[in-house]
Amino acid sequence: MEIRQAIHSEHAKTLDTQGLRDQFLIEELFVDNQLKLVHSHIDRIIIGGAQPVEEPVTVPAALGKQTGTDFFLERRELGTINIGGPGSVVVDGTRHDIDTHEGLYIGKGSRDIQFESQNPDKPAAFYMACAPAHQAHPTRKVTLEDASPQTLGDTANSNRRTIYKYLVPDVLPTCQLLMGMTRLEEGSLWNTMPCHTHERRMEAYFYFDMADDSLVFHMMGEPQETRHLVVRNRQAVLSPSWSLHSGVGTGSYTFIWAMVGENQTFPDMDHVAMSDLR
Ligand SMILES: O=C(O)C(=O)C[C@H](O)C(=O)CO
Ligand SMILES: [Zn+2]
Repeated sequence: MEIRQAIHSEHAKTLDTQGLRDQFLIEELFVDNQLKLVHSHIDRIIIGGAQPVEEPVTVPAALGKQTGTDFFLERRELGTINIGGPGSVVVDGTRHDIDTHEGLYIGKGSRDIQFESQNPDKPAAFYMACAPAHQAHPTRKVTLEDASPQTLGDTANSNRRTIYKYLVPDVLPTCQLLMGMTRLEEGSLWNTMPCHTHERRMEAYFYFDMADDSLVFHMMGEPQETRHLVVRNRQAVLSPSWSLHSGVGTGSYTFIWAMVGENQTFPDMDHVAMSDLR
C-alpha cells in the first residue's frame, strides 16, 4: 500500500508540476488481477482499485498489519462503485452482484472480501474509498436508482450535470464516508465551477470514461493560489480541505467523489465567488 503524507497549503504553493503530481495525483489504480491501494494521511482516506480479469482479487488478511489491526476492515468502512463490466463482491461468504455504475457499502468488521468479474472480456473495475469507522453499519448494495440525484448547472455555462449521491445519510448510514458519481450532459465539460472548499472535509475526485487522448484540467489549490493538474482516464486527485476541486475536460468524462471528515452534510461547502479566484 502506497503512503502519501498530508501536505500544508504553504508547502503546496511552492511545488512545480511534478511536485504537485507526486503529492496529489494517483496515476494508476487499475491493474489486471490486482488490488491497488493508496493510503493518504489526509484524514486517513484510502483510495483503491480492483480489476479482476481471469481471477478474483482478494483483500489480503495481511493488510491488517498496515492498519495495525487483525484485518483490513476491523476499524474501517469501504465504499465501491463498479466502473467496468458486470462483477460481484463476495463479503464474508455473501455474494453481491454489482453491475456497471452500481455501488456497494461494506461495513466495519467485514473480514473476507473478494472482487470478481462476470466476463473476463469485459472486466469489472471497482473504484473504492475507505475510511476509519467506529460503528458497524450493514453492508448494502446501492444502485443508480437508489442514489439521490441532483441536477444542476446549464448548457450556457457548459456545466449541466447530475450528482448521484450513493453513500449519503438519506440513502444509508455510514460512519463518515460520503461517496457519489457525477455525470455531465453531452457538451458540458465543467464540473464544480463556481467552486468551493470545505474546511471540515477532505475529498478525492476520480475521473473515468474518458477517451485515451482526452484529459481533464483539474483545478486545485487555495482559491487565491490556484494550480492545475493534467488528469487522464482512471486517475484520481486528493483534495485537502484547504483546496478547491473543479475540472474541465477536453472531452467527455464522468467522476466519482468521496469525502471524509467532520460531518456528513453534503451542502456544507465554503463557496468561492468567481471574483475572488486568482
Ligand atoms: O459536479 C459537482 O459539482 C460535484 O460533483 C461536486 C462534488 O460532489 C463535491 O465537490 C462535493 O463537495
Ligand atoms: Zn467538494
